[in-house]
Amino acid sequence: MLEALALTCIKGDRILFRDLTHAFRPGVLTRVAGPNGVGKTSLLRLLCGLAQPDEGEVRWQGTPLAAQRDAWHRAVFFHGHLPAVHELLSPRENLRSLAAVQGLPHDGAAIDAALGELGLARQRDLPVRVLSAGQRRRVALARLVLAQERPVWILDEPFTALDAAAVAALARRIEARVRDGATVVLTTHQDVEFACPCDTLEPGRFAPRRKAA
Ligand SMILES: Nc1ncnc2c1ncn2[C@@H]1O[C@H](COP(=O)(O)OP(=O)(O)OP(=O)(O)O)[C@@H](O)[C@H]1O
Repeated sequence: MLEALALTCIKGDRILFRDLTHAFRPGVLTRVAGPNGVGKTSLLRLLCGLAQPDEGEVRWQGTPLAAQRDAWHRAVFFHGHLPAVHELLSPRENLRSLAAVQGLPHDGAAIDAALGELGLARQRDLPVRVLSAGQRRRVALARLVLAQERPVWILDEPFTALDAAAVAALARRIEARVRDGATVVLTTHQDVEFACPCDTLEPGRFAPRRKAA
């Protein structure tokens, strides 16, 4: 199980959240919710181990992430909110290098199948700079097809720029992964319904109250 234990996150002179404790249970989708700037992305980065908390720790299967970096790297799949794709490379080239960096399958057949599932078969050899915003997002999201075996998915705004059909298809993919027993943590400002066990975590509820002037 993935656990946040008494996390404190400070940015500049502001405490975003303090003493945030939460168990992210397998087979449950946790939606990290709240308005812009409340600390959702900051929390996701702590959960991934991409940033360190000012206090507290994140544990996976009872062990701090820092004590099992390689095992954690093999267990987690992180989708950041920016489409981490290179403009001059094609979807095929982008997906192959992204998948390789994240330790995901990246042979030609797997790459083409993933791009096909995301509706990018015809665009797979074009430079990404000519693709639409939604198609660029799909290139990065194609990694989800390759990350089917990962027990933890952490997804920051995965629905951004997708059309209605793609939002529905992605929601179904996420639900299936949750029903399969994965731990999924995501943020979205979109009103997406999920037919699987769901939980909500609001980092803003762990923010210190501001004193009245
Ligand atoms: N180095 C920094 N110095 C000061 N403030 C910072 C710094 N880095 C981040 N912040 C602030 O931390 C806050 C939390 O940012 P974060 O990206 O986690 O928010 P979010 O809840 O994901 O927002 P959004 O819904 O807009 O994606 C923001 O108000 C941001 O301006």
